[in-house]
Amino acid sequence: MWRIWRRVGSLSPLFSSPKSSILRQAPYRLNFLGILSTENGTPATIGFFSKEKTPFIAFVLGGPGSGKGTQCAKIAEAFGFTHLSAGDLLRKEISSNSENGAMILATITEGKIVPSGVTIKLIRREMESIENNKFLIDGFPRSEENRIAFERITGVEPNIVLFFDCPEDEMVKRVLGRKQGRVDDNIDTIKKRLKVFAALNLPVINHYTRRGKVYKINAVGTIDEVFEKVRQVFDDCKQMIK
Ligand SMILES: Nc1ncnc2c1ncn2[C@@H]1O[C@H](COP(=O)(O)OP(=O)(O)OP(=O)(O)O)[C@@H](O)[C@H]1O
Ligand SMILES: Nc1ccn([C@@H]2O[C@H](COP(=O)(O)O)[C@@H](O)[C@H]2O)c(=O)n1
Ligand SMILES: [Mg+2]
Repeated sequence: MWRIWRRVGSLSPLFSSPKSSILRQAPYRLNFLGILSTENGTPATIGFFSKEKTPFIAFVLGGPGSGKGTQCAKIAEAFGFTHLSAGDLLRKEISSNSENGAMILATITEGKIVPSGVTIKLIRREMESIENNKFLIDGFPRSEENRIAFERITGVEPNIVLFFDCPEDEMVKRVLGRKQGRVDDNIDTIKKRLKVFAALNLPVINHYTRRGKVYKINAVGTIDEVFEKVRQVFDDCKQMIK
């Protein structure tokens, strides 16, 4: 019922204002520190972005092995985006022996979702430390809980959402062929991740489809063939990317 995907080559004029990314202004809101700011007062920030510096955000979603990371690297190079992979940030946290490292490792090994507060803290730290106003957030949000927490904490929605649509058998083949030593690249965890994708991640994609933000890209084809479809999305969105 919700499959009214926005397709490459059929961009609508509705989809034109970067300001549409800012959540409808309530008379007041809490920022991430829990500080109340009012529209008529002098709110310095909306969430953790200042009004002037609200970045362009693309969420990049798709099942395990659909090619999110591969395509993000190419988008970053071609269009000057900063690529933040939630999975990479969590893996970095494991290797840095942080207090949450053991919990994150166990969660990833089980193919489950790390609590939103932990992941958002890592994303936020990166966004605040990088001087760019164009971000690809790869593999986030993975659940409605992730999405709602991000929007509540930052006060913004993504400008666009890329969804790499890939058949399960192709995703399994790609993950098993990846050979990067990831603890979750084994058939047992992949099966669990596919279930989690269907149960928790698809509702997020459906939500943003209803919001008119999803670009569904057929992820089957060579890396370059898929990138040509991605390129078309970003070329068409040039006006709204500052
Ligand atoms: N279009 C493609 N055709 C064939 N192989 C691909 C394609 N895109 C990516 N791959 C390969 O598939 C594997 C998975 O790709 P990638 O890591 O980009 O997926 P991902 O969506 O980020 O997965 P994950 O969610 O597990 O991090 C990699 O080995 C990559 O080189
Ligand atoms: N928002 C997220 C993103 C990832 N995870 C965990 O990391 C695993 C690997 O993520 P990739 O994006 O690199 O595939 C994923 O299966 C989750 O266990 C998460 O919890 N929350
Ligand atoms: Mg990845």
